[in-house]
Amino acid sequence: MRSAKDFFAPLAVGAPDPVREVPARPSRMIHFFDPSNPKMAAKVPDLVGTVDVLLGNLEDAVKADNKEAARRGLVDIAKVTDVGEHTQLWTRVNALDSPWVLDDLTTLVTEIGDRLDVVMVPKVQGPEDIHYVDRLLAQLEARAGLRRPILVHAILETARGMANVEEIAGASPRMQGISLGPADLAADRRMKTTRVGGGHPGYLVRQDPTDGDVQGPRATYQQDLWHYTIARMVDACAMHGILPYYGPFGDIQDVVACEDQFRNAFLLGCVGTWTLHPVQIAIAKKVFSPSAHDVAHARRVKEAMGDGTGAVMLDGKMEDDASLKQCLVILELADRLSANDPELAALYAPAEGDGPA
Ligand SMILES: CC(=O)SCCNC(=O)CCNC(=O)[C@H](O)C(C)(C)COP(=O)(O)OP(=O)(O)OC[C@H]1O[C@@H](n2cnc3c(N)ncnc32)[C@H](O)[C@@H]1OP(=O)(O)O
Ligand SMILES: CC(=O)C(=O)O
Ligand SMILES: [Mg+2]
Repeated sequence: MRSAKDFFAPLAVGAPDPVREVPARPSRMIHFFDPSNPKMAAKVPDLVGTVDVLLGNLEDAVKADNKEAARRGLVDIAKVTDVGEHTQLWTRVNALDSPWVLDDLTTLVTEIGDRLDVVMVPKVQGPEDIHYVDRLLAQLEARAGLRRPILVHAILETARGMANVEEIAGASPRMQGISLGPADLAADRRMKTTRVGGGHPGYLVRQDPTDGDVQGPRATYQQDLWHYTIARMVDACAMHGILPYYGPFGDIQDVVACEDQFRNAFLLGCVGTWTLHPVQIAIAKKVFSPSAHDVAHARRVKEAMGDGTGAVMLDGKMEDDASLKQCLVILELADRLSANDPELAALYAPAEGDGPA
């Protein structure tokens, strides 16, 4: 572990200073595209401004024969596309043990490093993986003359990564966030699922029998396969001041279950999710933007709490310092989203007769 005194020192001569805080930019949807797929690549200009993050994916879901085309395609897209102020450009590079990752990082940082906000690293096993990427990025940033550090995002998709999640989250000031990788994680854990994220009808609890009648009808309740993993990831991220995300939901047609999965993650503390198909973008936007009702309620609690201490009754419920803090989380998010989005600003605007914001 580096000394606390050295933690914010650049890891290569000439590399930019590390950031002290993750930039507060919306990242409700990290929209994946394959830069080697001409149809998807052609849609990138239209996606600018409609998604918070555009991610050029180089890893899984890109055919082995297309790895170099994807890397080159991303360089070309980044050079000609103005992503504007409200959309970030990220990439997911290949795994650290793959034959492609060294060229991915070298090419992307030296050719388009000034346009890349975040590098997502798959299959992170422990802090040593982040340390490796951290130093390499610093060397490449120095070579490219970059003035702003590229941040790092880890995917939690191995049992060892899961066991080390707190150390991964705190491994470098470059750490921007962590996403759940439910498909690889399920395989690595030897779970008996065959899906990309979401629940499973077999993972359930059953109502007790009535009068000992084990053959009689009994209700079943499907349980959330990902609760422990997401909750632990959220705690690790909150502890280190970085951002947690749900990952992919592979059943593109099941927009209802997709929305449920996204909302579970939002309620547990995630700030965003991946979108794999255009149909998932609006779902992510809806779920990861607080509702007008919650914003209005949060504002009423803030108003009722005055100086923020003590306890008050509002609509028959006790509110105090701790419920106020939750409301402030909602209001801060609403403010940040409103700054970029006039529609949300109008939705969240206090109604006539409401107290001050
Ligand atoms: C476990 C993991 O690692 S998850 C992360 C890796 N996986 C990915 O990144 C997957 C990204 N998404 C995809 O590859 C595709 O969306 C698929 C394969 C799931 C579905 O693709 P398709 O069968 O082409 O879907 P569909 O026919 O509904 O697409 C409609 C249009 O949207 C386009 N489109 C589909 N996905 C995307 C996308 N992610 N971004 C932009 N455009 C897209 C299609 O090219 C198609 O364009 P067209 O109208 O010009 O023909
Ligand atoms: C997100 C991802 O890569 C996975 O689920 O495996
Ligand atoms: Mg994976």
